[in-house]
Amino acid sequence: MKIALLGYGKMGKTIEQIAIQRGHQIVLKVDKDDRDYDITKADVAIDFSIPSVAFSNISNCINNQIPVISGTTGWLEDYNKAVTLCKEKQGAFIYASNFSLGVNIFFELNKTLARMMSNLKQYKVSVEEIHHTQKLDAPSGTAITLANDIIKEHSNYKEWKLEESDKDAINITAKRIDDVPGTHAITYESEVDTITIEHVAHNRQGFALGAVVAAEWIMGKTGVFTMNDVLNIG
Ligand SMILES: NC(=O)c1ccc[n+]([C@@H]2O[C@H](COP(=O)([O-])OP(=O)(O)OC[C@H]3O[C@@H](n4cnc5c(N)ncnc54)[C@H](O)[C@@H]3O)[C@@H](O)[C@H]2O)c1
Ligand SMILES: O=C(O)C1=N[C@H](C(=O)O)CCC1
Repeated sequence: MKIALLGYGKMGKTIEQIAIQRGHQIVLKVDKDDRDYDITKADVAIDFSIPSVAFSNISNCINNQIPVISGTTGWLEDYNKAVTLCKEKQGAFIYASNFSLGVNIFFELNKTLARMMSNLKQYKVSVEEIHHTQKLDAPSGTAITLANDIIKEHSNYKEWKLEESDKDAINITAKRIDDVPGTHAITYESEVDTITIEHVAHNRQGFALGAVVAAEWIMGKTGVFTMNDVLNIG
């Protein structure tokens, strides 16, 4: 495949390595100062940029009939607009807050655990995420997915809050430490015990491999998809 990288930072560079190992070609690398590029040179685009430009990068791909995979977090207020545009133009689009296989398994564990805990009112749930200090958004996209999935499955919670102690909400704590690639933990706490499930990324390879696999999978398809479609889980 001929791949366009929209965002050539930490993730763009890791994706480049993995894409080449899997026999693909990088035909375009777009970063902050690049303006007049021709996206139609690519078969597929992979966007790992910054929150303020993700929607315009994605729209440009859809408007030019280029399938697009986006892992950029912190732009979800425009997600429904991207879905509508994709349907109108019969494009192909996947957004995932986390492309790693391990986290997508963790998402399923989180939903199952939330269903099991739903009637056990003595436990209070919380979410913690830890990332490197360069991260622009908080809470992480992955923490938002985890909290929203708990809300869908658990009868006690209707909303999440960042860095607040609210007994009726899922409290999310976001920590920023050195070079941490991404750690997420869900904790249920009662007076007598604590249950924690945790995912720890050791590096960015898992995120990057998932994004390349999603790009391979989307070729020849039209529609709006998720990583559950790609991995056939959930
Ligand atoms: N979904 C996942 O699995 C996953 C995994 C890791 C990171 N992320 C997300 O991906 C994004 C990128 O992460 P990163 O660690 O590579 O960040 P990074 O800061 O290393 O890279 C972002 C790059 O985007 C560039 N950029 C700025 N304006 C741009 C524009 N107009 N067009 C294209 N590029 C532009 C920046 O110059 C930078 O090089 C973040 O939102 C992060 O949260 C998601
Ligand atoms: O490094 C980042 O930034 C990450 N962002 C994603 C998120 O916000 O959940 C995924 C993990 C790494």
